Amino acid sequence: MLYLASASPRRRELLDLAGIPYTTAPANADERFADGTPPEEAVRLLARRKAEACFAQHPGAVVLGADTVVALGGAILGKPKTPAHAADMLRLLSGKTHEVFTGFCVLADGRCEVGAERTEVTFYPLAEEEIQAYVATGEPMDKAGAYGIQGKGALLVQGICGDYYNVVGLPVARVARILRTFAV
Ligand SMILES: Cc1cn([C@H]2C[C@H](O)[C@@H](COP(=O)(O)OP(=O)(O)OP(=O)(O)O)O2)c(=O)[nH]c1=O
Repeated sequence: MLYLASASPRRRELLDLAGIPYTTAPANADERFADGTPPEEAVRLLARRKAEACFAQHPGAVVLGADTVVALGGAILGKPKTPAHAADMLRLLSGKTHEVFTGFCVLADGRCEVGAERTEVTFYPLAEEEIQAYVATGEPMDKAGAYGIQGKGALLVQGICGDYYNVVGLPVARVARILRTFAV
């Protein structure tokens, strides 16, 4: 049985979509990383920490951890802390192309597969009223970069290059192929 080291409803939905059975076992991992850590390295590190924290609770299981961040010009945007912080992030992303990185870690007895997937997302230029109206929906608050491409955030997006599901929180096709090699 696969243990999903995540409280993210999106990651659950994506495993459901893939038809992969799992038990949810959110991990209490330290989500801090050193300033200046490249985004790809940060998501790999955090995915691994989440998987390790879960594995410690469920030794012998196969565990999946994941972490998603938005990156723009070297800066890492995680989840906004306040609605004002969410609006600041959206102003930064307006009219530009950013990167979304999701790191994943599949951990089992004697085996560990860590990876990261990158997707480019381009936003339309956003009017201040549009930003305020979107923040008022509450949707940005639990999402890296302060938007959800799968929700009303879809209206901000001009285009993407890469795996859509990676933006939502898990590159599900890539991870499903890895999970098959763990026989879950
Ligand atoms: C950019 C983007 C992010 N997100 C979400 C995916 C992740 O759930 C969240 C980033 O936070 P994460 O820290 O990666 O994950 P989480 O806190 O939701 O869950 P857990 O740590 O327990 O695994 O942002 C979207 O849902 N849509 C988007 O378009």
